[in-house]
Amino acid sequence: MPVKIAFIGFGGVGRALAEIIEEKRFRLREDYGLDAVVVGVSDVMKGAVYHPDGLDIPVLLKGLKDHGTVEAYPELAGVVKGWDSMEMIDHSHADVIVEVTYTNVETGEPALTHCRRALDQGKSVLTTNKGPVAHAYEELTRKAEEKGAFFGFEGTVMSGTPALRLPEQTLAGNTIHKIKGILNGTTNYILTEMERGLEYGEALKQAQGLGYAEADPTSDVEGYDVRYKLAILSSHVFGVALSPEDIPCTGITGVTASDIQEAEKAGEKWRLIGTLTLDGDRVTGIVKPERISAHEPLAGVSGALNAILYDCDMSGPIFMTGAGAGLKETGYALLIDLIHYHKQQSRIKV
Ligand SMILES: NC(=O)C1=CN([C@@H]2O[C@H](COP(=O)(O)OP(=O)(O)OC[C@H]3O[C@@H](n4cnc5c(N)ncnc54)[C@H](OP(=O)(O)O)[C@@H]3O)[C@@H](O)[C@H]2O)C=CC1
Ligand SMILES: N[C@@H](CC=O)C(=O)O
Repeated sequence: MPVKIAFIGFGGVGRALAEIIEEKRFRLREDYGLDAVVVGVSDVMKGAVYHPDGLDIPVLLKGLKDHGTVEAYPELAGVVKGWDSMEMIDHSHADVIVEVTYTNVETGEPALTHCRRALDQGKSVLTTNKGPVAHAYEELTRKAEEKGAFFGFEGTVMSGTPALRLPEQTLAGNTIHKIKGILNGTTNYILTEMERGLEYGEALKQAQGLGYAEADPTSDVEGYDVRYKLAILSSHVFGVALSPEDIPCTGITGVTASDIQEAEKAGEKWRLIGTLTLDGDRVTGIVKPERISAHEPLAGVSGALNAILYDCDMSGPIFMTGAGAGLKETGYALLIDLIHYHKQQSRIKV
């Protein structure tokens, strides 16, 4: 049975997943027996289109590229256009809703409502949107379980680098007391470009052009994005809900070119670091720029790369580095979730 997918939001990450599904169609069938079909897209400015039997991805993407709207899709029998996000969730026969609207760092909306609505109907949800996961981890994971649905959010922390499945699956059995990392691609890109002499404003513009930054980059440069990621890690790894507002947070806007040059002269680097510490059943977190020795592993992490260190009681410190942002990389994170969704469904059906 094909897995029917509908996108809510069709910006860079949504389109990247659609391209990956098209590119990997044969491998997904051969290796996992997964036949992924995109049945719908609903986006504010790019319009909406739905067909219960599936949309042709190259035709969909070409129409969007040439005309700026997915509603350029041919008027075939059965095609419906113009549904808003709620109509797509309610009326489409999608098995999986891919929620890839912008991250709202204050309320998590409208993504939180999209996730609730889909899960309430027993539809599975895959998202890279940090808002709903940081605000309502417990509620949404419980709802998914009650409804027999799947809730996947690997891409919310470190994009396509499996920062959430690593502690959950590969490091199973360890007790992790501390997590520390560089968890924002945009700010790490800015800081390393500034080391090379680029001005802050130009480096930010480049990060935006490369698809790393949030729709409102204040979230990146003021550290709010990292605060969200720490809240997700606290729930997922420690099982302790930590409100983003309870994490003291300083971004990189106060780090000047001369601060960076001074650090360089002393053999040091500035990095925006997020830290979580578990003490008994209490978790504390902090986000702040730190001046660290150039010999520390985190100092060697450049550009949009991120890194995370899990302090484990049995395996010792485990350090992982990889993409922290990027359209293809984040689309890939959704693919990881899609494959896991499919494996779970296949087990249920057996
Ligand atoms: N880019 C990256 O490297 C990473 C991104 N993420 C997260 O993934 C998500 C998507 O990122 P990205 O694709 O880069 O962001 P974009 O800003 O490119 O895309 C978001 C899309 O959502 C659409 N949208 C906004 N509100 C609604 C709504 N109510 N209903 C339907 N569509 C809506 C926007 O529409 P329009 O523009 O047409 O108004 C836009 O097309 C974000 O939450 C981001 O935080 C996570 C990890 C990495
Ligand atoms: N804007 C974010 C995207 C990924 O979460 C970043 O730069 O890390």
